[in-house]
Amino acid sequence: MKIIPQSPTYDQPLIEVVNVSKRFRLQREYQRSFQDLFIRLWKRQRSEVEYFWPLRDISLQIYPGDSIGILGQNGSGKSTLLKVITGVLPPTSGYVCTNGRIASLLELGAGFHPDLTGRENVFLNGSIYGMDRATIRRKLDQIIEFAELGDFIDTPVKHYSSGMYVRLGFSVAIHTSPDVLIIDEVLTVGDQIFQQKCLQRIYEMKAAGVAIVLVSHNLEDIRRLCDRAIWLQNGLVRADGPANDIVDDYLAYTNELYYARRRAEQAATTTKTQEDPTPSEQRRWGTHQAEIIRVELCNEQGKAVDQFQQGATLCVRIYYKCHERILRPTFGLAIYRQDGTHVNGPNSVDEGYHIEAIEDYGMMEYRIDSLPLNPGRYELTVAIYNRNSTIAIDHHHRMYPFEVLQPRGRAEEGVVHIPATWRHVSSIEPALTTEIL
Ligand SMILES: Nc1ncnc2c1ncn2[C@@H]1O[C@H](COP(=O)(O)OP(=O)(O)OP(=O)(O)O)[C@@H](O)[C@H]1O
Repeated sequence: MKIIPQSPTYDQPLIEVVNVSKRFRLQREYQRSFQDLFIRLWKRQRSEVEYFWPLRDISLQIYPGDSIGILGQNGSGKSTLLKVITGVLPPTSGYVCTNGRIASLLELGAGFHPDLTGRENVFLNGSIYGMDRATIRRKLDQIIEFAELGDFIDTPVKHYSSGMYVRLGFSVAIHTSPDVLIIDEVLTVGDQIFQQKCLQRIYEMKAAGVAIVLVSHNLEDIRRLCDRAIWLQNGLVRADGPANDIVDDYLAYTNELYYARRRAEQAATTTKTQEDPTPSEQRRWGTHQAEIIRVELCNEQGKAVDQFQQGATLCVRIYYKCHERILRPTFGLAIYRQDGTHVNGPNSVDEGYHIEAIEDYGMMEYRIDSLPLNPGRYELTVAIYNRNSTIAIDHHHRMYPFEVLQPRGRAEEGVVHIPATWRHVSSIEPALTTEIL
């Protein structure tokens, strides 16, 4: 790696990655038994070596004030790229020029000595970052205060919890007055309150012109913190552009993969059900006096789809076949977010829709005129129960996936978007209010 020791200027990149490739050696041991080993030695066979390229011909430039998110699936090469940028790993070919001070939040506290106290490690770690003793001494109180270690600062770090360790590592890194902050999923570190504090500090540093390079699976963090995003796939740059656009494209791609897998699973379940009359035990249960034979999620035009825009119509059609006449049934459904959050669970009877009886074939429709769900993946449960909802006749648990799409340019957190309006009043009479803070 080439390091050019100059102070950064705005027309000069802080980091320049030029045609970088990285090769790892994969060593496979095929001998499984003493006999195999003996045969290999006798035949003078060497264990087979394979090479593998987690990064291929990557070039990028990072300028002062840039904020770049790096995203991609597991194993796509994100962490390897950060390690090459920070000099933890040498590139196999190509080179990296760095120009300015880099604070790496990759392996926080990795340079700590376990027998030294937190305070002593601040000096040790600070000097690894290139700070002189006088500067460290000047910043010591701020570092200790940010890490919130209290009296533990004079305890050897081997007695720290992993959270305390990381807090101190984070605090030292951000107090090094860096030009570039390199972050690998660090926002998942520590407790919720500390995470918020770290995020706030990262925002402040960004606002002060510190360049940010963030690897994260949390795409909302990338949207919020980064102006530009780079999508890595199999060690190659698949896309590079405005963060919102790249996150949208990446989400569309991963959703397509997800639905393809779900469709394959469902096809396998259907085949299994045909071969084996026992229904899928975990996802479906009930007396089966009536059976749900088809479920459609339809759009405004009545077309069965599995993607819906927020605010659009979603109409669920539950087709059933009765093996006997069923008096006063209850139709129910429930929406779950993919992480298991239960969003709602209405049923026909509670909502005052009474059916005297069902028999033969029929269809029940549940219509949402304006879908309030925030973008994400969801799963739908549908069911037929008896009158009091105490006996399941046919319950299909979270069997129907669908996706709510992100309206361009809006990224709200939480499960639902509640339509509402904002109103600002620029000046009010002091007499109309009472200060409570
Ligand atoms: N030291 C190593 N030796 C061999 N292979 C490695 C080594 N380090 C990483 N790899 C492999 O290189 C590939 C890229 O790994 P990397 O950690 O960069 O991916 P990533 O995109 O950060 O993944 P994740 O999202 O899971 O963190 C993976 O297949 C990984 O198994």
